[in-house]
Amino acid sequence: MLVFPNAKLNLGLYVTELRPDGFRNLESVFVPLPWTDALEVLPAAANSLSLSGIPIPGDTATNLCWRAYELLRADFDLRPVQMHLHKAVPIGAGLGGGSGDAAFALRALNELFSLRLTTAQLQQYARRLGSDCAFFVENKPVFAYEKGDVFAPIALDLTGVACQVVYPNLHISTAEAYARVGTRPPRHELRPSLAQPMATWRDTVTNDFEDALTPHYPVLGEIKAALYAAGATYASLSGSGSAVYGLFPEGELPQLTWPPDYQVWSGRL
Ligand SMILES: C[C@@](CO)(OP(=O)(O)O)[C@H](O)COP(=O)(O)OP(=O)(O)OC[C@H]1O[C@@H](n2ccc(N)nc2=O)[C@H](O)[C@@H]1O
Ligand SMILES: Nc1ncnc2c1ncn2[C@@H]1O[C@H](COP(=O)(O)OP(=O)(O)O)[C@@H](O)[C@H]1O
Repeated sequence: MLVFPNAKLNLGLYVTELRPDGFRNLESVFVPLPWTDALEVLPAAANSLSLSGIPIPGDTATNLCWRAYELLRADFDLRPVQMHLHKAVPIGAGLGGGSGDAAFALRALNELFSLRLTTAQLQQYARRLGSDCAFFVENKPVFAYEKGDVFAPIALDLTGVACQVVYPNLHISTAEAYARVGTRPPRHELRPSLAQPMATWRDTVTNDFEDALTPHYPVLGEIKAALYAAGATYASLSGSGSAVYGLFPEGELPQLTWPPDYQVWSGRL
């Protein structure tokens, strides 16, 4: 079975309070971003995971695709599998690439072995692999809260909106980003803000990680400014960075030139 795990963007992100378990409560809207990896999962005589594309830190045991298999194998009598992951989504980018791989691995194994897990059960497994992993089970725009793993529906349709995502070859680990950000009440109410025309989002839809990280990594602010100068209606850091995206709902994609070591995705949502 061949699947194409996609990435996500955060529209607004507020880190609101420290939880007793050491994690933070947050409020954000997640939307799928069609920048994808490719993952093949096949029944096999022996277990294996092979990799191509962007190098992933860690070994097989720590790879989130493999951890998804191990998680299900603890509860089900699964046959061995051979997996191949071609990695294209930048790592440490705030695009949730690893979480997408994990959730798509769970979904593929559920189908391949006819496990008949429900959406809620798959989300429960996904939560054990990462806070934003459960989003990729349904993979549709949602308002996310608590650890970013509890969802409420949101009426938001960005289908067809032109988007450019710029990864400045800068790995910011999620743990580092959370260590740098404080907690505070949301600066704006996210859902009503996103219900207003996109032109207003610049002032009302903000990402707490952007405020915390830009002083340490000025390039984040430079990319955002370049996207606005090129005509973006809205631009922001995604998640805990370092990818910065611009939305161009009316027009064509910008003709911007970025340094050769950057990774850039341009397309329609
Ligand atoms: C920041 C967000 C926003 O969408 O995305 P990314 O920027 O990573 O894509 C997510 O909260 C990232 O979720 P995820 O990448 O799954 O994080 P996890 O593996 O669960 O946690 C990594 C570390 O981040 C911190 N963490 C994560 C989530 C959360 N709600 N509070 C936290 O404090 C913890 O220190 C934890 O040890
Ligand atoms: N399949 C995978 N793809 C990417 N990263 C993975 C994978 N499996 C494990 N990881 C680990 O997860 C970390 C975070 O990955 P990723 O989700 O891409 O970043 P972000 O949290 O910025 O969205 C990486 O540094 C890597 O060590």
